[in-house]
Amino acid sequence: VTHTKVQDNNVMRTPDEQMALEEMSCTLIRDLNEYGVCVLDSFVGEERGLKVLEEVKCMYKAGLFRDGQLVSTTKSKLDHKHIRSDKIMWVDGKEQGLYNIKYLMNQVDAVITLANRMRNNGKLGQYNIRERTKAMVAVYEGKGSHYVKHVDNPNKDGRCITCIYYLNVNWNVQESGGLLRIFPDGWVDRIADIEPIFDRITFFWSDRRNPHEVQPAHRTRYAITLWYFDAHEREAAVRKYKKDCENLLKAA
Ligand SMILES: O=C(O)CCC(=O)Nc1cc2ccccc2cn1
Ligand SMILES: [Mn+2]
Repeated sequence: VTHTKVQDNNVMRTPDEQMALEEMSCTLIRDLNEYGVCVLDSFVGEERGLKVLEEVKCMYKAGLFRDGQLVSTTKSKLDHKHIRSDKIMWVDGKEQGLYNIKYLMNQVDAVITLANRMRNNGKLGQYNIRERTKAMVAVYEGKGSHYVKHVDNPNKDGRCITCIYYLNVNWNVQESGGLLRIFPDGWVDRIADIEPIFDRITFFWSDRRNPHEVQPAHRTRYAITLWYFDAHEREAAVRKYKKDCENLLKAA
């Protein structure tokens, strides 16, 4: 999988826009170091957010999404009554017509790049971020589909920050569910319930510190996820992967 270099693609910005980015990266560092989770609202603004949503809906209607994870409805595998929960599509942002998704990805990269620079006084969890995955666009069809409790990076594959951007206009959790529930470890009986509302972005450490689940959604639920890599952990993971392959080949 080719990863994307994280850099500030020096999109023309007004001083106010630059200041807003700097404020967001300070909040990101403070909240990640304090809670391991950070939630920012009105990330790209209503007008731009609606254009991103239109691009996602357009791709979805074009049938470009693939089935995501399989969820077995009951504990026993016998009945094989699985429900597909989310449908996903990977986007690198260079695709034709996905200009607003590309803009969103640039904005997230800019916030992470600024926070990464400020980390020098050991702020961004001692990570050094140079790469990220492509954007994983996910659509939960509202038939009670959900995502079981899991850790994104349980075994040091290099991913250090999970970033999820939500596109759900007028979302009401009481009616539609779809809550992201994070169980931050190290906190006694503390949970973070995050409503997947329009133009909200959530960042959290990808490792075992943040098991999380998506509760059943009863309305179509859109989200775009990016995972950022720590350079050192990623290099170690690739070296280990190569070593494991060599050993497998020798054993064969
Ligand atoms: O939509 C949300 O609020 C979060 C959903 C979520 O956790 N998605 C997700 C999706 C994944 C897809 C492939 C591999 C690992 C994955 C881990 N997490
Ligand atoms: Mn996850």
